Amino acid sequence: MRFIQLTGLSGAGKTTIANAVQERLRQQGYQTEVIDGDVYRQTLCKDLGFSREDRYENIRRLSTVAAEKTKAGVITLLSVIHPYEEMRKWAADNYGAHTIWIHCPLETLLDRDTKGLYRRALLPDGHPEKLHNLTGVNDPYEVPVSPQLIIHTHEETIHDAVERLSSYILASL
Ligand SMILES: Nc1ncnc2c1ncn2[C@@H]1O[C@H](COP(=O)(O)OS(=O)(=O)O)[C@@H](OP(=O)(O)O)[C@H]1O
Ligand SMILES: Nc1ncnc2c1ncn2[C@@H]1O[C@H](COP(=O)(O)OP(=O)(O)O)[C@@H](O)[C@H]1O
Repeated sequence: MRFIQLTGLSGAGKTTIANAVQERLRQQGYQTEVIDGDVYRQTLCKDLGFSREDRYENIRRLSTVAAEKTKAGVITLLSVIHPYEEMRKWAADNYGAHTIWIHCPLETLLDRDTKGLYRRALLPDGHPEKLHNLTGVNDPYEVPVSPQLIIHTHEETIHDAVERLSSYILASL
């Protein structure tokens, strides 16, 4: 098993954890790569927005890339919001992806708000900066039904989360 799909709300900690796990596994000699939704939305998925259809297409494309890397023997961490159970199941069924839920309550995310997206989503209707489809606020996030691992980033340190996910991956190779 080398295809790991991290799912969780913006700011939950997907990128932070994925990059640190990548670093950790590389140090141990494993070829590891991160496919980050936020990064690929500047290139391969530049044409896509945040409607349900576009999010589906985003996941389809990125999962295809992840599956290719996995086939080549690379441990691949797909780091995306991935809000729909149907698509998570699709990647699991078609590519053997394992699902890791990076969970953080909205309350903590509103405090973190590193990109200012939550502030914008909570603005009154009609405000020019209002964000209308932020996952978890005014767009759906379906809770994963049976993830292989759940990481609670409001309770667990980054170090502990990275240890736990790295160990999980190494144990399942
Ligand atoms: N409306 C809305 N909803 C959610 N996210 C938004 C939105 N607008 C911009 N962003 C930024 O886009 C990043 C999420 O892209 P993903 O490819 O991971 O999304 S998805 O899996 O297709 O739902 C996400 O990155 P992360 O913060 O790293 O999760 C945001 O920075
Ligand atoms: N236990 C934790 N795990 C991951 N990130 C954490 C944790 N505690 C605090 N953070 C902080 O939360 C933010 C998460 O941002 P990021 O990794 O970009 O999230 P995402 O990729 O899910 O949008 C970072 O600023 C990170 O330092």
